[in-house]
Amino acid sequence: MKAQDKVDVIFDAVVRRNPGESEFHQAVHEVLESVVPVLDRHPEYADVKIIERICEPERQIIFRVPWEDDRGEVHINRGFRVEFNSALGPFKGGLRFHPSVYLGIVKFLGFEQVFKNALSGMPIGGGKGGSDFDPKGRSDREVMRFCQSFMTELYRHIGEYTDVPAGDIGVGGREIGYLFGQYKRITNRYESAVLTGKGLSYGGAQVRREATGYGAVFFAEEMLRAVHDSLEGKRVVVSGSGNVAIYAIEKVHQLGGVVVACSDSSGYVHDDKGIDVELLKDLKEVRRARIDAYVGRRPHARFVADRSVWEVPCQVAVPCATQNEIGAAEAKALISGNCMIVVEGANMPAGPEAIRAFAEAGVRFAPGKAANAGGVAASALEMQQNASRDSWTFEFSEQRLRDIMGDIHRRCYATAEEYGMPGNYVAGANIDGFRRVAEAMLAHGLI
Ligand SMILES: NC(=O)C1=CN([C@@H]2O[C@H](COP(=O)(O)OP(=O)(O)OC[C@H]3O[C@@H](n4cnc5c(N)ncnc54)[C@H](O)[C@@H]3O)[C@@H](O)[C@H]2O)C=CC1
Ligand SMILES: O=C(O)CCC(=O)C(=O)O
Repeated sequence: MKAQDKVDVIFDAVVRRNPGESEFHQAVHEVLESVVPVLDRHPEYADVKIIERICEPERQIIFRVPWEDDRGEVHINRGFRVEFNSALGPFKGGLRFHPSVYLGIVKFLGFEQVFKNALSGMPIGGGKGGSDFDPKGRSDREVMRFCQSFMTELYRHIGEYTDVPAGDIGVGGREIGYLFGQYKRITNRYESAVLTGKGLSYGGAQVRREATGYGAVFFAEEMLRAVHDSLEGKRVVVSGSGNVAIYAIEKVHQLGGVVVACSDSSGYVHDDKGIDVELLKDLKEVRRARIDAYVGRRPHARFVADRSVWEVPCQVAVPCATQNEIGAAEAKALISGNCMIVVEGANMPAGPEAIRAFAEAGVRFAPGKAANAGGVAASALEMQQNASRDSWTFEFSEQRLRDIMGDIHRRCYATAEEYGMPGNYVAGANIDGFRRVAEAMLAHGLI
């Protein structure tokens, strides 16, 4: 059977075995499409069913999370941890708290994480978890009670050498603190590297908070450098206004670009003088406000409710909100606004039609598993510092991050060339990440 036919059969089986999990199907399809030429060169992968094994999580945990709100009402949420692949190291990946979370989302994120972590060059496997709990509008005490209940089940599945969660949508420094406190209390172990994204006062690492956003912008810089250009003077749009978006905006400004718009799930703000990132931090990190509050303090800016931020023309687009936020219509708007590069700060924000449209229009596109790998790479650096009971300076940590992103870019670029698809970062990232995992799985035998 030809490699393409084999891959088609495997994909059909994935869809049949995982019904209704459209995001997972989408993520698998993108990777399988890219690895067909690898199978042609490495028939040994097919002989021991590496792809079929890669598409099946090693372990999936689903659990009940009961908690009580401030009025004494009891709520029941569902918790998940999908331990996808540990060929390269302990399972590693964030936790997402958002009402949309279900098994298919956790599996898509876990699957992406496997290849991302491989690309990072760090000794970490891939996993992901979360809950359909919505922290929006909840008091700190409610969030704490939820986190404590969540960890009361999760603790038995995680550990420095087993599975190391971190943050994602809805899980930031506050939540990681509560989760860590409960893990320590239940296990009676001060196991620093059981979670990453910790506060600096108890084992967190410099630059982890900034790393995903900074890393995506370092990747953008490398993409522009490859075509003898730079971020200097570029008009940039960033979607979202959470952890990844805020630090992407900060780094774009430091490197001479201007971010003119950003968003949240209620709409977007357009500020032609450049988004005031300190104001954004105050609104989002401290006050947890909606984004329309921005225009109260910057009256020349405008807030546009319930519309896509991608209608604002830009040369560089950095989607940092959520999956499938760029479909065919948004891609068309970006292309007609003369966008040059799209760099995924979020996980899978661009759908397949958008990726195809960018390729046809010559818009360079970097997939999240390469461009947003700075976050998890910095998490691995946090684990390294925890293991050696050390802490590095901000400057040293940022330089490590920059080197890692440069290295990921180089490998994606070179792999795409090696396989005859120059400039195709999707192929470069999928092939390089896949090969690393496949080689380790081959070495470990049939497990
Ligand atoms: N935090 C991290 O280190 C990493 C995060 N990511 C990805 O980056 C993206 C953003 O994550 P964080 O910034 O950590 O989360 P966050 O919770 O700090 O921020 C999420 C942002 O996205 C917006 N958003 C969420 N759902 C939305 C929707 N349906 N429509 C419009 N806006 C929406 C929120 O309003 C918020 O501004 C996610 O795709 C996440 O998986 C990827 C790598 C690492
Ligand atoms: O830092 C980590 O372990 C996970 C980051 C993450 O969830 C991601 O890369 O999507």
